[in-house]
Amino acid sequence: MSWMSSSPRSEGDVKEVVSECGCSSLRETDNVEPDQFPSQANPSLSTTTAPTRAVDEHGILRSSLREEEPCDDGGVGVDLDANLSRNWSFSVTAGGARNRPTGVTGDPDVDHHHASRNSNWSAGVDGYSKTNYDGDPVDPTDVLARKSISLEGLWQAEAEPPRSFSYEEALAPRRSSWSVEPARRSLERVQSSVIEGRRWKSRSTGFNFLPGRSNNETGETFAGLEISKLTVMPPLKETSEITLKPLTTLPVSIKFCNLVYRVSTEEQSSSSWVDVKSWGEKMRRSAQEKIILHGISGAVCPGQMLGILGPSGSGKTSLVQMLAGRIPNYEGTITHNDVPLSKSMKRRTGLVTQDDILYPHLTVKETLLYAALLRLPAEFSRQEKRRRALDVLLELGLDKCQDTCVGSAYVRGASGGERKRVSIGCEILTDPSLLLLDEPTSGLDSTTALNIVRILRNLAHAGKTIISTIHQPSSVIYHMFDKILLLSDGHTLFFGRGNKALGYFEYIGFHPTFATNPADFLVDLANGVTHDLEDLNRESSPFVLSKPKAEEIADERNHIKKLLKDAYLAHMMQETRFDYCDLRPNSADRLQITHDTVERRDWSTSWPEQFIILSRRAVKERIHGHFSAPRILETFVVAIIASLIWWDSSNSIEDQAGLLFFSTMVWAYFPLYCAIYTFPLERDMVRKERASGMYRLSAYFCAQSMIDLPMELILPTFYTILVYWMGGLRSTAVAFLATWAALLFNVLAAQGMGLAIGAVCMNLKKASHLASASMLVILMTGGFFSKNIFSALEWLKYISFSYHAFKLELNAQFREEDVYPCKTGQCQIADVQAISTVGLGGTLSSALAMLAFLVGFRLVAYIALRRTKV
Ligand SMILES: Nc1ncnc2c1ncn2[C@@H]1O[C@H](COP(=O)(O)OP(=O)(O)OP(=O)(O)O)[C@@H](O)[C@H]1O
Repeated sequence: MSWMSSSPRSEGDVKEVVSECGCSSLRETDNVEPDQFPSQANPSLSTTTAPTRAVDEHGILRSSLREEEPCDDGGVGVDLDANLSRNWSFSVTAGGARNRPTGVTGDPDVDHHHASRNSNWSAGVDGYSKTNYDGDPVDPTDVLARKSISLEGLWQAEAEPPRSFSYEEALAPRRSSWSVEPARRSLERVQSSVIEGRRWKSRSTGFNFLPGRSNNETGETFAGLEISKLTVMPPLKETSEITLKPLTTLPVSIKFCNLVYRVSTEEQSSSSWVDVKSWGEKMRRSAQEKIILHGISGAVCPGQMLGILGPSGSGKTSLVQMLAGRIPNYEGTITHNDVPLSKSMKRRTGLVTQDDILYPHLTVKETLLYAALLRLPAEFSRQEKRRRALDVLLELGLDKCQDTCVGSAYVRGASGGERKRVSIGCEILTDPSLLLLDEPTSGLDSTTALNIVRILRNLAHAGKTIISTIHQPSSVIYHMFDKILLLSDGHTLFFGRGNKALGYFEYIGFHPTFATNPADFLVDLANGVTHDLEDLNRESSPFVLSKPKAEEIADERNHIKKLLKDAYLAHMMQETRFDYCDLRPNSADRLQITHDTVERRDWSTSWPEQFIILSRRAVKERIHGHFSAPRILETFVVAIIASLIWWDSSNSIEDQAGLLFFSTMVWAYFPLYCAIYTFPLERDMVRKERASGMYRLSAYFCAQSMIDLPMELILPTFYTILVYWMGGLRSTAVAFLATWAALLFNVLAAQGMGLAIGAVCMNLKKASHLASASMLVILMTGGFFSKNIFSALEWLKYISFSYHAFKLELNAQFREEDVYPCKTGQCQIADVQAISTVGLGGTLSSALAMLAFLVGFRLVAYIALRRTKV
């Protein structure tokens, strides 16, 4: 048998529909008659015709249609379509028991052990690929010696100089990538091999990890024969060709079983540690819980694309968030490669959310660039990261708007479609093993939508696992998905291959009476609406008097939905559960350890790098807020009015003290109110980025705090210069500098307090209430207004940063022994009421207190951020 050939599978039964992932051997126990479900009610929409192959003008073999499940029938074939060849990917697909190489016969499981003892990777390849790409026989020893397989043909076909493509070259860091897809029958065992392989890869020793590596713990060995698909990516070319080069990928199979998601209908969206709920309230709320997802099961394998369809509110977003590990409280199991979601796997998961979470003031290009700098692995040089960002930019057609601000609902910038593409770009930059997208094509025109799904399809071909919710896909897009999950009110109505869906619904009695987009038909069904031209005509006819009432329509729709749910339970549910809910705890434990110890890659970039990149990004993003026209105007107006009111107050000690206290208050109020927004507004962004392991929280926090410092100090400096001289304060450089320094300390302390309040509350409304209350306390205890504070509350002034700032400013202006002319002759300045409350002297202790405030508030903010798990 030629390794290029493959026979399409006979069209399936229910079990095929639900178990095509290669995660079980259900088909062998299959009792359902084949052809029970026709592939499509409407043949014109079918894609199940046999694939035809042709050699194009470049001599490249192309499949006109993707082979239907090449790994499923044990056949060996090339799954190479135009996009793949454009991306220079090459895949050898093998697997199953039927086409075992000569010398390895009998029970497949016995074969594995046999092969593991006696063969290696090249023998495995030899067994499957007896001819190379040009159809010439491959000498097994040649394969073994050169560690190359049949890639020369491809390179020649692409008009590159003939050359041998070695595995070492494929594995060379930064230049190329590879992926291995485990065979159907031993997913978990081969997964171990793949993980081992990563260790070997770092030593650039090639693919030795694949065959015959023994597991030290169990003594079990893994056979090269178990590999069902090998994808080798050539080195990145230096041309400007717009192609996304997939990076190193760990193939990820995701299984989800009986997922149930309950929410309390009164649950608040914000979570912070100041939310204290009484037990009684909690109990009341639990009585009002709502079930969003009712036992959803399924699985998706590497190389596959699952489309989640359903009407609005059917639970698509909830499911995607859950699969991405963003919803912690659910019932059921989700496993990635048969182990629960680990930290390292989370980093390999990309999530494109429905709402674009981006920094509005960064340009499109900057957004992608910073994401590339933070997310791409350390093996990439800065230049390569930049290039990758530009590749993505071009691939997504964002070059025209690359210098436009991303924008938001409040900031004018890129269009909604462009923003969505930027969100997708940020995720596909790193080539995640598992990519989840929530309505990536919503708001896009059909061509752009198709383009995006094509990109996703290419990523799937390169070994990624793609799961996407999708709204109103065209029939072309619909057929680009390998599997479809149809949801209705949180229930599954269908799970399986898209081209089997119409057949399935026809089998249970629902079929379109006219040619229609299958996606529309499915979503209508999920809404309880059946397609019947006669009904449609009757409903819209003005001559029909007895139209059904709204309640009758609703009842009918609910009835249809119930029928569909029951049909799913009767025909599909059992198989799905059997297939995807098989969690083997022992192996899972073992692999969990492997994931967390061997495979963990902590951070793509070092802490200092993260700090620098985040600082730069923060400057670009926040400079607009700090130096916005209203803020500058506000400062200018306050400074001018204050200068005029306290114009040349050198004759009045009380006035001078008043001016100083007023300045302290102004520069506590402004920074405090600006800072309370920092963390609540960025919470979603930070949560998203941290979930994908972009940076440490400490690096983010330090960058935010450090960047704010100089920016927060410019406007107060401007204010001090204006007010100090116009107000007639002490005209020496030392006094000016000391007053200025005290005011800056005050600003930084107030800013720290604002950050802490924002981080503790994580809710703008609560934060602004708390900030107002705090400001009032600071005002009262600042020492200017009341001389005799109630003794039990006297300590309050010591924890008021304004008290210390005011004291420092007074000390900059006056000395304890200073006197001024009064009615009785010479009076002590320290006895003036506005000064005596605070007193002169104690400069050092006040300076230290300010320093403690400055650091302490930031520490509180950091701890609060950690506690709220942003
Ligand atoms: N935290 C929550 N509290 C209350 N109801 C919720 C919560 N989360 C989701 N829901 C409800 O669950 C249902 C499913 O929501 P979900 O966002 O998953 O739907 P969807 O299919 O993605 O909808 P759309 O296509 O409109 O985005 C909706 O009715 C929604 O109101």
